[in-house]
Amino acid sequence: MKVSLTYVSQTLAPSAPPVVESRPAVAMAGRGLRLSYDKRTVVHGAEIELRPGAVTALLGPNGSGKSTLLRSLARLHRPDAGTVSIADGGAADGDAATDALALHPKDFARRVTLLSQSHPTPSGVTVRDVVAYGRHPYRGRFRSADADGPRAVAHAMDVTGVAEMAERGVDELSGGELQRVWLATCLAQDTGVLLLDEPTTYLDLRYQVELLDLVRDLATEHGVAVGVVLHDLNQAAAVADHVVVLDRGEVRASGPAARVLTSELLTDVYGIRVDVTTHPDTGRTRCEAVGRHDARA
Ligand SMILES: Nc1ncnc2c1ncn2[C@@H]1O[C@H](COP(=O)(O)OP(=O)(O)OP(=O)(O)O)[C@@H](O)[C@H]1O
Repeated sequence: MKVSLTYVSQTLAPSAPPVVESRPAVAMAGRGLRLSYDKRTVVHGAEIELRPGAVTALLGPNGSGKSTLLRSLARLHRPDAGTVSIADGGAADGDAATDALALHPKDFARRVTLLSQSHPTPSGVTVRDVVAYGRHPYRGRFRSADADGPRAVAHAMDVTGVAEMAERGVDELSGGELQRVWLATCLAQDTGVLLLDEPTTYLDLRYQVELLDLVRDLATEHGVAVGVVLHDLNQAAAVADHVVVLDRGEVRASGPAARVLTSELLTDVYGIRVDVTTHPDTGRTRCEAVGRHDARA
């Protein structure tokens, strides 16, 4: 289920051959997840499935538990109850798969990567050094050879547009440049599950669109299972196959984006009128919040 970065680079070439593999129905599943900070439970029995070749967007108001749920899939937040499982090879269901918490850290890191919302910025290291860090799960003890490493790092830097800043120190980059470097680090890790927490934050318009295009390519052409927290409902409508809508720690709705993103649900969950329309030319779903100064209000 790994995606080769050789293929990632080929997503840019129109003649890229299709990658044909047998895929499990569910790459990663969270079942009955109860998540707390100290004694305060913030996610109550959440169910989530990430499917190979599909983008699943986690939506919901501030504080509804999106990041906590995503981090639990990445093993960065231990559940009080419930399970996180990863499909093995041809397993047909998350229930038939491995308990993610039982995997050796390096094994887990070869399968799952997370682009988190914020990172401490290391000083005195170059962009290339940081991206190369994504290869750590493939290095043996004593830093034994990772034959695919240099090529994977170069491709990850190419597709995220950071190759030209490879020798610059990361501590001198802008927020958006740094965000792309961290994304490149995740891609260099070459995993079948890609988790992204608000990845378009800090990015300018072009890179927001390019990031979402890249995410779409990784899913569609290489079978990566993507779980992404987004605030922009239109970005979610554009990129996601499935959405999971959280409201005060509960999964309010989950399913195909076109079915779940309704005016009724979004208005209720966000506490502001949200109009949902379909663009007559593109067929795209548009979600627009209606403020007090809007003529429609
Ligand atoms: N480190 C923490 N310690 C204690 N409580 C926390 C911590 N991180 C998050 N919380 C609380 O957990 C709840 C869920 O937070 P979480 O960050 O998962 O929500 P979110 O939906 O991702 O929010 P946002 O859209 O604002 O990023 C919130 O009530 C938040 O205050």
